[in-house]
Amino acid sequence: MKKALITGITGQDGSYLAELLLEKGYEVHGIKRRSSLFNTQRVDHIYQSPHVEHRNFILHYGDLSDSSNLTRIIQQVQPDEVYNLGAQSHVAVSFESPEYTADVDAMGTLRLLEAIRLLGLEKKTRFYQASTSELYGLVQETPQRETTPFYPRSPYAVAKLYAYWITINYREAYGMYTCNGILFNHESPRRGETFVTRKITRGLANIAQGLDRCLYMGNIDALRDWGHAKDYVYMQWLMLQQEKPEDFVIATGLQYSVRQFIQWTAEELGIGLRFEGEGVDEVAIVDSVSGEDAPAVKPGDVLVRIDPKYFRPAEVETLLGDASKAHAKLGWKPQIDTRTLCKEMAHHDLKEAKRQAFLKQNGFDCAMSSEG
Ligand SMILES: C[C@H]1O[C@H](OP(=O)(O)OP(=O)(O)OC[C@H]2O[C@@H](n3cnc4c(=O)[nH]c(N)nc43)[C@H](O)[C@@H]2O)[C@@H](O)[C@@H](O)C1=O
Repeated sequence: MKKALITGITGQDGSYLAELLLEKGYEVHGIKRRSSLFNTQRVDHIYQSPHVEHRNFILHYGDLSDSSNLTRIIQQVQPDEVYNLGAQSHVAVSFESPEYTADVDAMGTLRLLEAIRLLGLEKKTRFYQASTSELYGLVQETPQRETTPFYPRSPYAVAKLYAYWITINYREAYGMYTCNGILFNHESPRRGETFVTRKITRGLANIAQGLDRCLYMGNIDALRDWGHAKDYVYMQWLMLQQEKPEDFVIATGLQYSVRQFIQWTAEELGIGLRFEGEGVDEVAIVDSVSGEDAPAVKPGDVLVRIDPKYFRPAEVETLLGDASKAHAKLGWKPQIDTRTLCKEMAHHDLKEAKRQAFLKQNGFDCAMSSEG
């Protein structure tokens, strides 16, 4: 039975990857940060109590900022595969906590690689690094592929640039099987609430159900290549099953604006929207309402406004990936397109908003937030 260790197992990708590896018969170990609150909602359905015999899903307390703890966990688990998905992954937050971001995202990667090496596991343990399209930042070529020069635009991207190169360095210096998946944005109903797609689906579903009035957004002109996280974690696994370690771009090859994602989400809720005005004065106004999913919305309502507090000090305006290497060498192609992804997310969040609205009508108070 193969053993995998996943950092960031409580996150979107970690939870999908854990499901995939369990299906494939792995013993899955995950590292989760200690917190006074439970933060395991995304893996609760696969959780096994420590008292179950022959467990194949095991969580360890740990932190990418603590090398002694990482070394101890790796020594104990002796993993065949390590997936480094843990990170401070919010680009806007990285401008507010640049040092923490560097420590976890850059140094955390080094700590893991060094632990594998010092424990003498460099021939046994394969290593996947969650690299990112944010490395391309101020894009030097379109579409972006494995050979496109990087130009990071945030403390997050700069930290991930270090992680990208240290992963390659350990491959070249020590002959370790290490690789980078350069993943473009990937989303799902499990996406964190402060990333733009989820903020939109959750925000508009809440408005539709009368739990909120208006959604405040940043730069809605930004263009992204959005895929489904489920498709992308399969590729993470595939990258570690090859003869030779290599780096791959993972993307859909299509890009859309944040504004388009708002429009699609509204459509799913039966709301026709039109955008008016420019820059910080742009608003989205309700044109029509159909169906029964948006009882709290009427024509003329302003559903979306711009709040400059969500602008980033340096923005990544456009990202578009070319995953033809992954297609040619690994036969990988995304199965779920962006429009279908949006539909799944919108209906997931609508269901939750309906549940919250029901609770509210019946006297239970619920706090909603669309910060992010
Ligand atoms: C691949 C990459 O993918 C993600 O990074 P991201 O692209 O920054 O993701 P996001 O969903 O926060 O923003 C997407 C775009 O949307 C714009 N935008 C407008 N208005 C709001 C807004 O109100 N909130 C947010 N969050 N973004 C907004 C924002 O300015 C940006 O242009 C992370 O997983 C990262 O870890 C990663 O590696």
